[in-house]
Amino acid sequence: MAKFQDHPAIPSPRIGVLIVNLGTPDAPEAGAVRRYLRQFLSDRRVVEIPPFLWQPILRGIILNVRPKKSAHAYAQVWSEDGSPLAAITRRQAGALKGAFGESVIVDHAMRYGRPAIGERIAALKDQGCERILIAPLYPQYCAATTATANDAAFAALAAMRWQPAIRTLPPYHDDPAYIAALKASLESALEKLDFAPDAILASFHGMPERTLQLGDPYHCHCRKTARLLSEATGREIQVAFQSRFGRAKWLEPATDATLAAMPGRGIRKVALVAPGFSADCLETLEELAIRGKEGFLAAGGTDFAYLPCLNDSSPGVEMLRSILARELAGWLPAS
Ligand SMILES: C=CC1=C(C)c2cc3[nH]c(cc4nc(cc5[nH]c(cc1n2)c(C)c5CCC(=O)O)C(CCC(=O)O)=C4C)c(C)c3C=C
Ligand SMILES: [Fe+2]
Ligand SMILES: [Fe+2]
Repeated sequence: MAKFQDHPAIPSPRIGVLIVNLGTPDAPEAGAVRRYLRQFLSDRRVVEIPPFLWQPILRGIILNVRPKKSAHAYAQVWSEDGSPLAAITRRQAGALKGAFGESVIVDHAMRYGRPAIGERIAALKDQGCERILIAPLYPQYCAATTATANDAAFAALAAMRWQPAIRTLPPYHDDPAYIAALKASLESALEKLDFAPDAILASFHGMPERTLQLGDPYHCHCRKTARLLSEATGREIQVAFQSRFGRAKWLEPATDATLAAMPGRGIRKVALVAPGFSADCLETLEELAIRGKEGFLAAGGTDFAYLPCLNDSSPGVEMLRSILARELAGWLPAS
């Protein structure tokens, strides 16, 4: 008799929601950071240099020098629950559990490191999910983030005889629910400050400028988010790009140079936000909150505040619930 291809133990098909973020090392140690960086920086969506030129630089120089330095940076922000990015992403998935009804299972994965995207898709499938929403939590679309997360999901599907049906979450940089969550989070954080900032700076992760010429919408998405947040809050919001890596020209202005120039222009009190990061991580907690602050104060600034990302705050989780529910529409039984 032919093998009956069904899930007899599972009464009705389920739906999976897989939230995905970048990934992070397993430990704040050089070895773990090296393994993570090797996978991350070997991704051709991230470093768009032909491998025969790039791999010798990566393996010969970067993976020998950077892991120690980065491990030290990770150690400064590591929490009891591990890397902040991992801990917060786990909490976001936990907070969304049950948000879409009993038939929807929410899980999380990382593009680099663990839990791997392919492993979690297989786990959702094993639990009876015949439809899966892949949700890279990057509000602004970028090939180096959104597209590579989707690539990894589709690569996992390529090895399956019986694939689940897939949807992917589109960018949500201008979604009213996202802007409203940023506004609520910004205003409540500003209320708690013991100073009135002279300026609010929104720092987004940088990208090589070439990617803008090649048609990546990332830069425009960042600018639009900042404009909409400025309109929603009635406050001027400046934009800068952080985390420059390598020798190529990156998007400008750079966050570190912008912060260092502010006191000379009479801006001595600053509030810094990072609306492009759905979870606080090394790039916000170490690069912005620690090193950004040091740079600003050393240049003559007097007051500095780094305001947290949406993380698993109630406006943040409510925003995720609403944008994910919209993508699930048509899959969920009519209520
Ligand atoms: C060519 C290099 C890089 C590109 C392009 C890039 C794009 C990019 N990255 C994020 C989000 C994050 N990046 C993080 C860390 C990080 N990024 C790079 C390099 C590039 N990023 C490196 C080398 C690192 C590792 C840390 C270090 O050694 O300094 C993180 C934090 C990860 C964590 O563990 O906390 C995030 C998040 C975006 C959104 C983006 C393009 C838009
Ligand atoms: Fe990065
Ligand atoms: Fe950085």
